Amino acid sequence: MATANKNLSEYDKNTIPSAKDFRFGIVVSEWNDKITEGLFSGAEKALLDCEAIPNNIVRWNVPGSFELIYGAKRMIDTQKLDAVIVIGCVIQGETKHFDFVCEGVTQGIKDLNVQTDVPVIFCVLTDNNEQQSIDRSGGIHGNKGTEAAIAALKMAYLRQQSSL
Ligand SMILES: Nc1c(NC[C@H](O)[C@H](O)[C@H](O)CO)[nH]c(=O)[nH]c1=O
Ligand SMILES: CC(=O)[C@@H](O)COP(=O)(O)O
Repeated sequence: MATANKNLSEYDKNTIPSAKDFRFGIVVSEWNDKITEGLFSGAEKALLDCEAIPNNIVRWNVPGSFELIYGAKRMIDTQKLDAVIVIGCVIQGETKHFDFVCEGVTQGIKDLNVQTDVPVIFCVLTDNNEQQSIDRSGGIHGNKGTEAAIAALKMAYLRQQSSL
């Protein structure tokens, strides 16, 4: 199902555990910050709506999406967290750099999910143009940050239940 056929902001609290017992990390890229701030707002609001305690949401900024990898790894190594969300917005420019950044971030975040015990949620827009990013960070298609927050909560719960 393409994003165009679903609203990224929709969730049913009856199917989601409470976030009150979990600590979340959010690493935010400063590239395209109008977009990434919108994604962060969606993620933070959703976590608080699901009973997360404000002091249990740790936010760090990094320069660009490629640095999300190091930022998430460092956060996992130094903070006691139940899940991490990485937030970025990569928009196609004139060159192939888009391809390398997107692939590098995707592989790096995948590696963290394999190599660490903390789930890392991929909230990185990889869009053809800015309008697509606007549409997915609180626009007509909803907010991918909201979607990422719900995914982080569900994965934190799975991690907790699988540890018992
Ligand atoms: N063009 C975009 C970038 N590029 C910067 C890289 O992410 C990285 O910070 C740089 O290569 C130094 O290592 N980053 C984005 O997040 N979004 C873009 O559209
Ligand atoms: C994703 C990028 O790095 C890209 O936006 C940079 O733009 P350009 O390819 O025109 O240098």
